Amino acid sequence: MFRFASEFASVKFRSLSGYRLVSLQPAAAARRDAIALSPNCPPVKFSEEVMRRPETVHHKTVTSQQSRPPAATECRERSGRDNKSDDSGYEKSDLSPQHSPSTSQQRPNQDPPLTASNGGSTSQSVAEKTGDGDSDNDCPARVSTKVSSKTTSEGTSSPLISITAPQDDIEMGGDQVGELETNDPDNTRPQISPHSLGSPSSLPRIDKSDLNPVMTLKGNSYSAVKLGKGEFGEVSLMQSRSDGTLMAVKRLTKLRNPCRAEDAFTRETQAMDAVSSSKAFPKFLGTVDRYSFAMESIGNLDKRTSWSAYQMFKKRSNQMKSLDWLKVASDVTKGLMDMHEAGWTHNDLHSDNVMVCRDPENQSTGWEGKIIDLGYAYRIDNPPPPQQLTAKQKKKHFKDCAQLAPEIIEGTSCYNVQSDVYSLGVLFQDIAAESRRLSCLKALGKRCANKTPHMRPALDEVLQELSLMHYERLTQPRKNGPLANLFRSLKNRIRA
Ligand SMILES: Nc1ncnc2c1ncn2[C@@H]1O[C@H](COP(=O)(O)OP(=O)(O)OP(=O)(O)O)[C@@H](O)[C@H]1O
Repeated sequence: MFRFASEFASVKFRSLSGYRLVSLQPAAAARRDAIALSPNCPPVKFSEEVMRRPETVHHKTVTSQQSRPPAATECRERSGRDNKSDDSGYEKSDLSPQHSPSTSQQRPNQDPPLTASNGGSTSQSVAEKTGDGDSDNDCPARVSTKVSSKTTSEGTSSPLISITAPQDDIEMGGDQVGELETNDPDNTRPQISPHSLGSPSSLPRIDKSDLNPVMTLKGNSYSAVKLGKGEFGEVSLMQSRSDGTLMAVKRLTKLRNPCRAEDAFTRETQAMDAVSSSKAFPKFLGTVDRYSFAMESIGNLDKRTSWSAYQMFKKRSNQMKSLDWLKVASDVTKGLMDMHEAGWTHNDLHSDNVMVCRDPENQSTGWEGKIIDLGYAYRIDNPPPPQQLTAKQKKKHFKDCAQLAPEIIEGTSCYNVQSDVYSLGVLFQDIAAESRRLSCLKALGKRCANKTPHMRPALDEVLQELSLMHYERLTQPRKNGPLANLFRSLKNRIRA
């Protein structure tokens, strides 16, 4: 959701069927693992071993997690969302259509009035109050962190995160307002997002003091286990002290404009909560602090069984068969249907925002697909206004952000259900590019990614077709299996 061109030292493009992925190398500083030595960490040396306190270690081995191939995410920055040199700095507003410098400052608030249920305060009104909200004074003072220890009820001493000094990587809750480096080749500025949903106070809350980072020992030092990192958010593995539950805690980082960050944070958490009952999303567990929330951790860390679809493409391991991919395509389609039914659009669906995993309890079962990163989600009834891009920006979007529907890039439509279907179609084509046996999925993907929105199929129709493909794949004999090849060669010999 958050993208900063400046975060990356190099950018290279990779094309996956219609979707061009950009592989970005995070700057060294950004990649640096947190060294999070708790005063109470045991002096155990297990390289790459996930360590927490000995009494609560649940997961032992974790292969080094690939840093998220920033890959799939780039279009936002290239879409003129890379306008980080402006003062807004709120990356999530990037997903809001952008305006040229001239228009962005004059744009009237086009939003429908917000309801009481969503808090009724908009980031625009905040910005108006605060003069675009760029100053640190616009929002409550920064928090900062330090690690102290406390004795638990079991009499053991546990690291305790208290908020007192600038936060380090293992701790949540600090904002890093002002860290934005800017890179604004197009000299456009994100508009102020007027779509805040208000305070997420109605959401479940997780007591921060109940969370401990899960640690791993690398070399001589401990560092927090990172599940992944996006451009503006990072996801760490945490464990509840009270019941041992493992959870993925996503913290927004590199925030320049705290008010906008809160707007985005609120939307993401509200959307996560709205789809929490859907199996196709990680379960939302609760907000932790202003910029962190906890969700179900996807996959089995011991056996490293979750990757983004993009990472799986890159592995080229043939680990997933065409039937598995069809299952993932169905899961994502169902998830998108659930999300639309809950009143939200995703707006950022691509292969790096789809996780593929096996059921941790039963490795013999097939693969599942889960949709992540709701940082660009908007209420269907309250989308941001269409983005007005310059000709140059449009060209870039068409080239690099193939998952974005053309009407979104052209600025002729707001994000909507059909633009999500378009992104789904591009995802299907990316998946089909991975397997020769998925030409039917490719054809379906092309229909979903029809340039004309009303020609795109409805999601229930897509789901039916996927079920049919699945069924046919199960019932038809393989055309290229060893037996089929033998049979074919025998036939050829007989003919000769
Ligand atoms: N629930 C989860 N369980 C395990 N890993 C996760 C989970 N959520 C996210 N991740 C990992 O963290 C990475 C970053 O998450 P996410 O895409 O939400 O961050 P982001 O900052 O919004 O990224 P982006 O650059 O796309 O904006 C993901 O690619 C994935 O590898």
